Amino acid sequence: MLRLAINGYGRIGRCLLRALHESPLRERMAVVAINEPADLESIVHLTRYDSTHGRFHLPVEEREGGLRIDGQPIAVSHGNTPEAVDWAALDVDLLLECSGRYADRSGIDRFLAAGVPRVLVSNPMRNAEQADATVVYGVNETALHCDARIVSNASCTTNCVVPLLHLLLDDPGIEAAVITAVHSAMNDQPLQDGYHRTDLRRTRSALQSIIPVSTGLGRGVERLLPALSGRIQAHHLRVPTLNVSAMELCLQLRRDATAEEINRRLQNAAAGPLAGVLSFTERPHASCDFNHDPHSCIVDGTQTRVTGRLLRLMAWFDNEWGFANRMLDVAECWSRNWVKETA
Ligand SMILES: NC(=O)c1ccc[n+]([C@@H]2O[C@H](COP(=O)([O-])OP(=O)(O)OC[C@H]3O[C@@H](n4cnc5c(N)ncnc54)[C@H](O)[C@@H]3O)[C@@H](O)[C@H]2O)c1
Repeated sequence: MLRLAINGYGRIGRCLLRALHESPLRERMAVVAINEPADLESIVHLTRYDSTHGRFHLPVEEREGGLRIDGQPIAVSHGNTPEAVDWAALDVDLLLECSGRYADRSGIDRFLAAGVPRVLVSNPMRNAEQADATVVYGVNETALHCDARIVSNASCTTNCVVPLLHLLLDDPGIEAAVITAVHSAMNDQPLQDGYHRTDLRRTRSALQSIIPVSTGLGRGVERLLPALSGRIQAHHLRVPTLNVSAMELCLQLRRDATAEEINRRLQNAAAGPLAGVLSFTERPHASCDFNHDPHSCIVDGTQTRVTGRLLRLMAWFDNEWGFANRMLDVAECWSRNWVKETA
């Protein structure tokens, strides 16, 4: 049984724990430790009840300063730094870093020095060199080598668009792309107007406005698909919904295509090599229909438009649940390589 720990038990950290309990992967891995600065009473409460994903389907208890879920103990600590936790004593195989506090190798190295053997980070690193690999599951999980110590799971938006771009890259070919994320509100925005360290737009109430924020999505895509370097523009709009986001991709193709041809190709990939990562629908959905959907990307075939070489695609994704499930897939895939390459 693979022993996992979570650092930063917020939206993604809590989704990870739930997603594992709802997945067959629970037979192969277990969360044995959580480090979260918040108090234990709040940790227990927010594990039991979730405005977005509902009640936890298993009994959640507070026991001996930690959590007990369906009888399984999880040690809980409240450190603010990697050194504040005795990671070595917890004997974990992999730390899932979900605090969003670390984008540099020097920061993650502190966990390694404190006794964690490997770290999977829930955000893109500052640049490619800051991790041993940046992985979008379904596209480049072959990069998960047993000697890797720091792996980034990229971002939820990267996980949504990279499988699509990858499928169209060679044929019909992509000359240039403009990608817009329409993203649900996040915990880095205030409920009412309030101060933000770096971004004046993020001082505004998340409830009231569509808020353009900066995004590293263009760089994130180029990191995974270097053939698109210098040919991507990305934009990110935060909207007042709790969860589930949409991506709009406008692609200048290298040859003429039709909407039917593009949809057929994406539908075949969703039913075949990318099953579980990519999905395809032609029903008249709204975003809330995809709450708790584990796919990284659900193509809305009704929104595909082609004019000559100009293609417009739209895809939905549960930015929390899809991403948490991909972190588990990456953890599982990476762990198989430890076994294989060290055997
Ligand atoms: N929410 C999403 O949809 C989403 C999707 C993909 C990736 N991410 C990324 O995952 C990261 C976390 O996002 P989130 O939405 O879960 O944020 P969040 O604010 O809900 O959770 C972060 C948690 O980390 C804790 N924390 C703060 N400082 C800490 C420290 N020093 N040590 C340990 N824990 C600490 C906070 O108390 C909080 O509970 C971010 O980098 C975000 O970009 C988020």
